[in-house]
Amino acid sequence: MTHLLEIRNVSRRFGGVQAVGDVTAHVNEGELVGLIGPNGAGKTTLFNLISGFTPLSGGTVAFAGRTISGMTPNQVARLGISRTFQNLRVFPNMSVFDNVSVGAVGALPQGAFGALFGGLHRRGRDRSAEISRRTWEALEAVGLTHVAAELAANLPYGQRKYLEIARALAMRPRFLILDEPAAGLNDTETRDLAAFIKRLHGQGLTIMLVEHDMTLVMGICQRILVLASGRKIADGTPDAIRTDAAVLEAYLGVDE
Ligand SMILES: Nc1ncnc2c1ncn2[C@@H]1O[C@H](COP(=O)(O)OP(=O)(O)OP(=O)(O)O)[C@@H](O)[C@H]1O
Repeated sequence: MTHLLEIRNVSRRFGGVQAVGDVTAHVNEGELVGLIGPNGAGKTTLFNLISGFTPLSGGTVAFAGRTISGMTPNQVARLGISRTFQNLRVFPNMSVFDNVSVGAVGALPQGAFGALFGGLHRRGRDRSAEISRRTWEALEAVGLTHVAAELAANLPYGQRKYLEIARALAMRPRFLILDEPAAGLNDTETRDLAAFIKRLHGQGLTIMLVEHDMTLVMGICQRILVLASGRKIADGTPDAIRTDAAVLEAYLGVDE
């Protein structure tokens, strides 16, 4: 069986630091997979390697049977991999709607220039309508239609996190990567977010997330990959990971 995402012997070195070393892993279509590990374990670097933001030092990444290592982030995104970032990348002086439409624009074949200046032509109008449709659809999915016209800067932090997810959803991805979606959220917001991610997954989206909130990870993920010092040390169900000796050792003394 071909896995939706296939990571083979992937490595990334930054000077003397082996951020990711010889990691082999996969994600099946329709799975909800967690990626955990102590601080500096290489989780964000692995996400960057998958999504094209960081070039590999070794190994290959394939998506839907196609090698994607070496592609730019835009090329990877157009194939259906969409992501959010650990540090929010929201444009504060743009409206919520415009922030989200950036995702829709990025996913459509023609560049942003055509979207902005192609309005005089039918193709440009069709494209603008499609961008608008996808943007509203994503805002609806995260429950932010009522603040579409607000400046992103005016949203509370929790809503800005959903805004970033909406931008990723506006690309209509096949595979969604979430980097620490619960960071900075309180307990109630984290519970709501967990329910939201479960709902997205229930609608058929394949999801991989990095998260330090173990209740969230253990509560919603079907399978968990564990990194420590750039190496994969475990891959299993939440129950198996909870009692895995190597995982317990990696976390020993780490204040989570
Ligand atoms: N651009 C970079 N330049 C140099 N070193 C880097 C770079 N990116 C990551 N590293 C190093 O690679 C290692 C892995 O970092 P990474 O951010 O991937 O870990 P992480 O598991 O996501 O950590 P955290 O949970 O703290 O976010 C760390 O030692 C980090 O300092």
